[in-house]
Amino acid sequence: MTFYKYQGTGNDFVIVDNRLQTIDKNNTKRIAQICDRRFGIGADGFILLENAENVDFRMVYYNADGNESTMCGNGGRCIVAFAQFLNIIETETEFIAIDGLHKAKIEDGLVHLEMQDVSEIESFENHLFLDTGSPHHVELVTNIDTFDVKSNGSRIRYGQPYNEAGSNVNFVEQISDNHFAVRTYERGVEDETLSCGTGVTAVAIAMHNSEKTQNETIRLKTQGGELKVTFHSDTKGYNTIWLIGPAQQVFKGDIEW
Ligand SMILES: N[C@@H](CCC[C@H](N)C(=O)O)C(=O)O
Repeated sequence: MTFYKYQGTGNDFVIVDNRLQTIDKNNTKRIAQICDRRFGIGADGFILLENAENVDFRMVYYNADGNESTMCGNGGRCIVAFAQFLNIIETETEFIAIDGLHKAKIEDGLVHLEMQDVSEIESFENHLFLDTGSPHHVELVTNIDTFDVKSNGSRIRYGQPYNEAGSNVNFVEQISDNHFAVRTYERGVEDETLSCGTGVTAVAIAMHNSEKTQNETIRLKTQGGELKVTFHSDTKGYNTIWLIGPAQQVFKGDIEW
C-alpha cells in the first residue's frame, strides 16, 4: 500500500488513494496499528480518498483508534491538497464527506474549506456545545499554556452528558478581540492533538455566539500553528463558514496492508 503523510497545523494524517477500492475498510485493528506512533507510521487519523458520483472525490475519515468517525476539518484541508497533488483537481473542488458536500479552494498556499451551517448552539453556565461536523464542547479557561488538557479533557469527554459516545473538548483563552488560543482533547485519539479544524470552527462560532467578539473573521492559535475561521451570522445561525490554513505533504511510503 502506498501511503502519504500530511499535516495541517500539526494535526497529522495517513492518506491513501483508494479509488481502486483496495483497502478493507472494516479492518479497524490495522488502521489503529498504522496510526500508532510506536508500532506504526503514527498519525491522529487515517483518510481514504475514493471516487464519488457528481463530485471530485469522497473523503472517508477514521480516528487514530481505527474507527470511522465524523467530519475532520484539518483532514478535509489535507485531502484537498492531496487531490491537487494527484491532479484530480486544480484549485477549486467540491467533495463529499460524512457530513455532506464541501466546497474548497487552494489560494496563496492555504486551503480554504467550507463547513456545514450551524444552527444549534447549546449554552451552559461554563461551556457551550455545538456540532461543526463533529461534536464539540467549548470552555473558557485561564493560563491555557499550563492547563492540563489531557486529564480535564478526558474527564469531560467521558462524563455526563456525553458518556461513551463522547465529544471533543476545546479549552479557550481570549488573546485579543478576534484572536483566541485553543487546545483540544480529541475523541478517538483520546489525547490532546496539536490542532483540530472542526474544533477551532466550533470555538470561533461559540465565541461570537457568547459575545466575546463581534468579529466574523476569527484567528485561532493552536499548538501547531494559526488557523482562520470566517462566517456570516443571522437570526437562523451561522452560514458560509470557512476554515482556512496550511496543509502540507510530509512524506510518502509503502507498507504491507
Ligand atoms: N481532527 C479533527 C476532528 C476529527 C474527528 C474527531 N476526533 C471526532 O471523532 O469527533 C478535525 O480537524 O476536525
